[in-house]
Amino acid sequence: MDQDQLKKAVAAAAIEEVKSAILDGEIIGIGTGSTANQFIDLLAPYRNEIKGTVASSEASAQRLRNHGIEVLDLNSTGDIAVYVDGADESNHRLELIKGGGAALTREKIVAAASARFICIADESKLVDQLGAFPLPVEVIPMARSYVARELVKLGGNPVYREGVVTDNGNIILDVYDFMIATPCKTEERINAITGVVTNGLFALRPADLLLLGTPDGVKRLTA
Ligand SMILES: O=C[C@H](O)[C@H](O)[C@H](O)COP(=O)(O)O
Repeated sequence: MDQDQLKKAVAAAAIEEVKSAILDGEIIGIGTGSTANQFIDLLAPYRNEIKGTVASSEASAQRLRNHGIEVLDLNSTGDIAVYVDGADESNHRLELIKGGGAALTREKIVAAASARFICIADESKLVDQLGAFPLPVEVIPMARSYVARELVKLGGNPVYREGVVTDNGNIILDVYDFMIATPCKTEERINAITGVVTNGLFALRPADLLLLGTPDGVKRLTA
């Protein structure tokens, strides 16, 4: 089974998880990336049943609209029943690194506003310790050099993601060589740097369920 098939399998499993919420008329939060795209495509047959979605990026919003699925403004929906999104890494406590597609800030907002967060990923994303994947940090453009120096003081090696502007008009620094032994503390510490919008650690609000695609089938992991 290749990675695409594993992603499709977890997306299908996520559809089963959210079906009752859809039929109950709940709002569904939608993530960003290649795994979330598979989920969006499998949602298409439910376009008439879905009351509405909130998207974590312009790209996902466009893909949803292309399928005829309504996309709502989070300011008009109140809290969301369930959020489905991919990840770049997950540990066994379902703390995540996200933001490989630069959508981390909106993803974190939608996750925070959601009662339940279902993460969907292929088995390559499960790790014992977070940090092999460079940690994305969204930064206000004028603070780029200052924030980079502060990240070096914390022991990281920040690299400017050339040519990338987030949906919020900001830039991304990817932090390499970062030992993330205590994800909650690291998330808070980086977010405390002036000029940082947020970082890609989802430890303060981890996933509630990880659907992991493996050649032996989809595994369900809870923290
Ligand atoms: O900013 C992007 C998101 O955090 C994605 O959810 C993450 O990068 C995983 O993407 P993919 O499913 O393409 O591996």
